[in-house]
Amino acid sequence: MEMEMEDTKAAPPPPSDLDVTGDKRKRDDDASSSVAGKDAQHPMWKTSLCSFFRRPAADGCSHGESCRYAHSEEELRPRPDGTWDPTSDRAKKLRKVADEVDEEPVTVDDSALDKCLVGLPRGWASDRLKTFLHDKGVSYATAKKKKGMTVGFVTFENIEQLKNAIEVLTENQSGGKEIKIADANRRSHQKLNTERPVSDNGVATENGTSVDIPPGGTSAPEAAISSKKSVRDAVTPLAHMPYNDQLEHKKNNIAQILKRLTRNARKACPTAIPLPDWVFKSKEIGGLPCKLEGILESPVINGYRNKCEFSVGFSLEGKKTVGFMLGNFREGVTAVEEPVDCLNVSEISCKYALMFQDFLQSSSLPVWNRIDNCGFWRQFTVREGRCPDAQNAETQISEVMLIVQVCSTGVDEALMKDEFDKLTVALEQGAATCLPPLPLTTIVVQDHKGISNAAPADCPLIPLLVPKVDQSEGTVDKTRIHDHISSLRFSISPTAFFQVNTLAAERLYTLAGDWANLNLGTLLFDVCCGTGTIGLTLAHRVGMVVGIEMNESAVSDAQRNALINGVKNCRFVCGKAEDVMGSLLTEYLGSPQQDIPVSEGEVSGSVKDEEVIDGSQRSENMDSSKEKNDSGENQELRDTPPDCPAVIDEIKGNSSYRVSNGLEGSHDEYKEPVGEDTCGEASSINESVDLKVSDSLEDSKTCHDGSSIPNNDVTATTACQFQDIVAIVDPPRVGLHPTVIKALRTHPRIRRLVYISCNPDSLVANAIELCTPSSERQEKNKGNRGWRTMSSAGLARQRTKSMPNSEPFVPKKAMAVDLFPHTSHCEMVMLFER
Ligand SMILES: C[S@@+](CC[C@H](N)C(=O)[O-])C[C@H]1O[C@@H](n2cnc3c(N)ncnc32)[C@H](O)[C@@H]1O
Repeated sequence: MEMEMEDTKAAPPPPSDLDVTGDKRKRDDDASSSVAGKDAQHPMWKTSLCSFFRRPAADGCSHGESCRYAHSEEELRPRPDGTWDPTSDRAKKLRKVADEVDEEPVTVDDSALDKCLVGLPRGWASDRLKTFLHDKGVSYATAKKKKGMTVGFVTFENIEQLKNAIEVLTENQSGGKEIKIADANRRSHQKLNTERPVSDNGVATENGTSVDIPPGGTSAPEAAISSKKSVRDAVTPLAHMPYNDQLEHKKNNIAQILKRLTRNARKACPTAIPLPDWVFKSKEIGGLPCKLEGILESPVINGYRNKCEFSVGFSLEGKKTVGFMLGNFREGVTAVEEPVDCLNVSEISCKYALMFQDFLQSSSLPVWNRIDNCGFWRQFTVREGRCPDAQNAETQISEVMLIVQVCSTGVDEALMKDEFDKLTVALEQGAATCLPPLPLTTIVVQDHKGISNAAPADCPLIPLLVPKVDQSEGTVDKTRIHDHISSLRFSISPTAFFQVNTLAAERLYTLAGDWANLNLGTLLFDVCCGTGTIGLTLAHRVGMVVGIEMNESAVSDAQRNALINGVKNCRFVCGKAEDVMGSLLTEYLGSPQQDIPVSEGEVSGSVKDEEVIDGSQRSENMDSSKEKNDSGENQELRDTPPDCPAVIDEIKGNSSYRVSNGLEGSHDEYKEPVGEDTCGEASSINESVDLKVSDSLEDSKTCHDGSSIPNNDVTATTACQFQDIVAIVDPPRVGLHPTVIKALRTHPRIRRLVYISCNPDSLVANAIELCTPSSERQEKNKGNRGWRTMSSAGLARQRTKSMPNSEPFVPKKAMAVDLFPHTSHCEMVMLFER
């Protein structure tokens, strides 16, 4: 799919600016007439026919000899690129000759009949594509299309069919959009398989046994790109550079992206309001919004990933393979290759991937077919935990969790169980027979029936190998492993986020804590807290931490982690930040308008232990506010404080958002991006809200995966005693929801905000909203009209117009932190103050 196939009708060359008619042309004429005498050698001199040339003689060109346009075919000169004015007889003649040459009978090799159609509506599946082709009178051999992609694969039976398709499709469009036709390469093994009969579910049958069909079925082509890229290039595209050059490259990229913040804030600043100082001063630092202090290198460069999500599929040679895809599925690449030479993957992960791959060769269940969305074995994830004080990321791996993703649809239960038993034995034996033996703590199956590999967090989990009871944690343990950051032990459940480079993450969190300028009078909001890593590692430096996280298992982990590390001044709230942020700010700090002052003599240090530690000390007031409504939602947080603009906006249904293109809420580099043009992460009031504040009156609560959450909840009872309110936000790639941004920006007591980002684009979009001065009178939010065609920065600018009048933040400093050596990804930290 690399090159688009040329339209057989030669397209006229793009008109030069001399070709346009009307006023512009007149201005050019005037200008040219004045220079013509002096500079008859202008490169475009007489390369276009004068429009007066075709008109009646009476309307002749008034420029006469000095006109820079040709007045006859003879006078016409070729353009600098060798082409002729497309309206000239010469150009028309050349096109005719070219068309005739095209008519010559040509011999085509079969693979030339495999094509990719680019620009199809994403919502179409194969059936819709076939109907479309049928309606247009396009004949073909096979047509395949997967929902969510703009590319479809069509194989034609002969050159006539192909020619007809080119003619019809490049003129007829799908939904008004142009369809391009590109070449696609058929995989070598697919040519051999074309005669196999195919059963309804896409599984070929050979002598009565079921056989996997490589993705794409019998003849779907593989995009040409896949055969040219190695897995090393696909996974670690910077591996060819020395590490110092990689760092320089990433820092420069981030600097370029940061400059967008300045440009956009300048554009978005209301005309009646003076530009902020930082925008003026940006000229002194090359357009940057603040100083980019540099890039922190990763303490470990190779084998640093503690989590690898291996795809399961077919290699280019047609072998069942566990590894990485060679490119983006949406571009039509489905080939999976072994993780050979991928410097970021640990040796242990490679060994487990190979073990699973060996097992698949004799499994009676098929591997997942990405084109037809059928099959059983889908994905294999290796998560590693390291011992405390690990200095060498690779050698100190002490725990391993293996997550096998399958799709159980239509599979016999007994057969499935039998396969799981065999798999457990294979992995356990494989680990034990390695030299030295590999750690193996737990194996869990994730049964995911959806199309994308990114399974929802509440996907059913089936434990195959359960770790031994860990008495120190006081619970019957489920599938979990442990890692260590800043001398704290972190319990990690299968679906909880944990930074993939633990040692570099430690540096990241330390930097964020330093920039947050914490003290014991600080109330720290840890927004998107995951397993509580940031809040817990900084808890000893603040009065109290309130963590917010939407993944229920991660919240359960965070509470467990507080308990096992003896940290008592943290509260973790389970809910989407956009649903709970406004209410939590009001709960702890009063409503934005109230701006409760801290009276003299009030505690400026840490909150008294008994007030925070013991959940049972929760005030009457708090308890009653936690009453649930009929739908089981927490009334306290569902009720809209009338004076909280962020929440009011959401109730109006304005919460749909897209901060950045093609992103989903995940930090993991290998995941396929999903839903490029959707407001995917939007959570509107119509969606069910997964909102639970753990009940401090109970000793524990049970999570969807069966594990219990120890209760370590602390409350807002005395929160207003805190003088210093800081937010550290660490959102997924898509960035923070606009409702969260609005809540943080409009609450005057938040003076400092540290933004940790794995995606500088979404950081810039969020920062535009945080830092652009608001106007005296807000425009009504137009509900992101036209968002599909807008850049993330453009959308953010649009939103600043409806930002309630509030003090903007000022970008103070930024630092890149390399968590992902050899890849183009990079984390960064940015400090905002006001
Ligand atoms: C980049 S991770 C950071 C986690 C944690 N700070 C850490 O470093 O381990 C982002 C986290 O945000 C959570 N998340 C994603 N969208 C969210 C939302 N709308 N509200 C709250 N949490 C969200 C994810 O589940 C994930 O745990």
